[in-house]
Amino acid sequence: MTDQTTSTSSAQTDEPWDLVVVGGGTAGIVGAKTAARFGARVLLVERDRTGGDCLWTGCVPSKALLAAAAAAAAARTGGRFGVSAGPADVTVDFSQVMKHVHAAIQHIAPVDSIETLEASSVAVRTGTAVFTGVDSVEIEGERHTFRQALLATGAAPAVPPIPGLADVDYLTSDTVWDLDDLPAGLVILGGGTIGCELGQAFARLGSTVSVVEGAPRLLPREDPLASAAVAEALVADGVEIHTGSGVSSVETSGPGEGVLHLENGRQVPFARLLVAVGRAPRTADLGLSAAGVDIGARGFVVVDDHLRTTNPHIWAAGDLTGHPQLTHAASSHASLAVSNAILGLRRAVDLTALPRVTFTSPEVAAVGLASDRPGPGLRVIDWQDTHVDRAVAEGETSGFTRLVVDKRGHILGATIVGPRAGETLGEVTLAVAQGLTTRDLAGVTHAYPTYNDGPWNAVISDVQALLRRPAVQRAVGVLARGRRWWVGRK
Ligand SMILES: Cc1cc2nc3c(=O)[nH]c(=O)nc-3n(C[C@H](O)[C@H](O)[C@H](O)COP(=O)(O)OP(=O)(O)OC[C@H]3O[C@@H](n4cnc5c(N)ncnc54)[C@H](O)[C@@H]3O)c2cc1C
Ligand SMILES: NC(=O)c1ccc[n+]([C@@H]2O[C@H](COP(=O)([O-])OP(=O)(O)OC[C@H]3O[C@@H](n4cnc5c(N)ncnc54)[C@H](O)[C@@H]3O)[C@@H](O)[C@H]2O)c1
Repeated sequence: MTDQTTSTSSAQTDEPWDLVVVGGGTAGIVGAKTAARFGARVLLVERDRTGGDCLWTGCVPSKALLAAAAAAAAARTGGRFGVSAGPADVTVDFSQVMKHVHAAIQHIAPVDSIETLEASSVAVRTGTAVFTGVDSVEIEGERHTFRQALLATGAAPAVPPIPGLADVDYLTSDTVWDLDDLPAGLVILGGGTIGCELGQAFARLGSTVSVVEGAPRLLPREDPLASAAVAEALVADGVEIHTGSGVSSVETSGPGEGVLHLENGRQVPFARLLVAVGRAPRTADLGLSAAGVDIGARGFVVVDDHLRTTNPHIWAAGDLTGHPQLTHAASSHASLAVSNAILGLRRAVDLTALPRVTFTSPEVAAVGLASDRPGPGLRVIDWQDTHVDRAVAEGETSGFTRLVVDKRGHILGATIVGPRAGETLGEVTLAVAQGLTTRDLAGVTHAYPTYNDGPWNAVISDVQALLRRPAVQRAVGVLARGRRWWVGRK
């Protein structure tokens, strides 16, 4: 618990709230503020700190750590530009790094604070909410009734049932931000987004890092070319990668230390272990059965396309629903759920153009249809960063753009790998969302030289391929000959 105080403003326990929001992370805050803007009487309950995982233990600290790590990497590799800070000259003061991380959190925290929520006409209670019926909730002994509720309790690091793991003082994405000293050796269990981002960050800051991923490759949900680019970058940063083998047991040998025994017989010793194998929904002890809210086979709260749970008065958004566990999904889904709840709209979740970015170097950004598995009748257009002038100028040419398009050139999906791929993805996300074609994007002049040249050149190459079709060539020939005759007729 923090020193955030419990608000008593506009609290009434006798009159039902229009909306009770359980959880004060991204989904809860956006849901509560949106409902208040619609004129609803809203109560938000948060048991810990408003701001949730994104602010305190997720997006913000991880990107701040990656920024420090990128500075270290740039200092070490400046030699290729003739800028000499030799690898041995680069020192990292981990306490300063963590100061930067916590300063970034503190800078953003006021936006998500209780004070800001109250200023937006949301009443706030600090405490744990437990449903006691289909329209009632208890908060630290205080009973409240509601007309509708939004569940937004998020997810927490999952811990796999590996023999011996419970005996280890392992780290998770909840606790890693409390480290005072840089771990000399760090093994990360899980080579997904957290494993790759934090693995690269700690390696660049000076830890000896190994990543152990059960699937055959890192970032198994991404295009295999993207996985390969990230694996190559991690190896270049000194990370040891073990893929394709689960862990059969964990042996502890000292405080935080031990050995992972892999199913393939290998042993991976660790000074500290970080468990990053996914995030499990926080649904325990919420009283969901009293509320008539069902949980699905994978533990997520069951919602329909409109984000309504099995209790027609209770809605859910964010990490606990089984939708992609991303801040921008949590916020847009919370807004959607609340406009359905408060205004009676019938807006439905659409994941077609939901973007995702892994903030490694190179970044991996993707949206829409998988670029490695285009369906029948679809084409893949590739463009390498070796032909993107900005990438060449910056010596960062390992990246690429892959677009998935249909017969008529509609852009249906993309994977972009490289510096600032997350930013570059914005335009392609718009194209997927709005049903734009390669011709639409090719016809827009892009500033030179930017990393947007990757997707731009990709769509131009597609349009040029269309122009090379015999029928189009014939038509162009007719036009050119007609024009020659017209210009030279005198
Ligand atoms: C290391 C890391 C990096 C990440 N980086 C990114 C990124 O770069 N980009 C991105 O889009 N996503 C990122 N994510 C994911 C992102 O953090 C989550 O998708 C997002 O925080 C989900 O928001 P939420 O509101 O669903 O849940 P949360 O933010 O988890 O909020 C839930 C809140 O509910 C509270 N709560 C739980 N139970 C109760 C109860 N019974 N009563 C009252 N309160 C309760 C909790 O204390 C918590 O504050 C990252 C996650 C991690 C772990
Ligand atoms: N940049 C971002 O947007 C960002 C960054 C970090 C986290 N997140 C969110 O947080 C979620 C959780 O991150 P995460 O990295 O924990 O989950 P993840 O699902 O991205 O990756 C977990 C990885 O662990 C592997 N794994 C599972 N069990 C294992 C085992 N027993 N042994 C070895 N490997 C095992 C999986 O194959 C998977 O590759 C992400 O899915 C994402 O939604 C987003």
